[in-house]
Amino acid sequence: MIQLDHVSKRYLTKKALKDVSLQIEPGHIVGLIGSNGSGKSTTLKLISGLIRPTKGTVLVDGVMASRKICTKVAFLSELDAYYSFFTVKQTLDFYAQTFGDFNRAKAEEMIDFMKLDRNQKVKHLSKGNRGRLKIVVTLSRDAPFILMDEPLSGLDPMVRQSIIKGLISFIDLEKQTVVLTTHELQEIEPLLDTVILIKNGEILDTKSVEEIRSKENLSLVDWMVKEYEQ
Ligand SMILES: Nc1ncnc2c1ncn2[C@@H]1O[C@H](COP(=O)(O)OP(=O)(O)OP(=O)(O)O)[C@@H](O)[C@H]1O
Repeated sequence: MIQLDHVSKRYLTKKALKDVSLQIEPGHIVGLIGSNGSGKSTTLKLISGLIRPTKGTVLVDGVMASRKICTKVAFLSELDAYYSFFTVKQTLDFYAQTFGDFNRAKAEEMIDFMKLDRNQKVKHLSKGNRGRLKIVVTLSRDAPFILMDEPLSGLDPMVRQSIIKGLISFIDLEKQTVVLTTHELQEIEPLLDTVILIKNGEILDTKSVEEIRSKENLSLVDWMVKEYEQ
């Protein structure tokens, strides 16, 4: 379980998160949604132990999140985090050496699924294929928690669809929990079971996507707009 208890995060003078408390139960695909600068990336970085809260506690399976939590948490950041001179295959080798939970068979299957050329250098990949490679190396880890910051950002509709299909096919919700941020609400909606709405560093609401659709009869985009306007 992921647990944030009265968490605040301040960057110099900017308060990015204000007294946030939330719980994410295992086996869910959760979307962290909100406008630009609302605190989504900050929340993921706190859970992955890359940054520390100014106040409050962040627990992952009962353990305080620090850099050591990377053994439990696979984090896809917004930035490209590879050596550009590696080939696709060398990138997989690197991940296999770095993470004990790296599932090479799954990685090879995903490389074929994403139609990536193993011998191509990362620096020669298109942006879309770099996005696909990021998904491959993140989802190939049999980590209990998968965090993805904007996995669809800047990618064309075909790449976005292939990534969404990859997410559906290669996540094992019996053993894994996924938290992702996105502005592509329409495309990601079918994938999510819960959304956490964040505005100006505060949690506005946490809701099941099914409830938004069936009880409120709203799409995720319309629900977010409605909640933001209140
Ligand atoms: N390293 C930093 N130093 C100073 N301010 C920062 C830093 N990182 C983020 N912020 C600020 O904290 C606030 C929250 O940023 P964050 O990146 O978490 O938002 P976000 O919801 O992920 O935004 P976006 O949708 O644009 O990616 C913003 O006002 C941002 O400018």
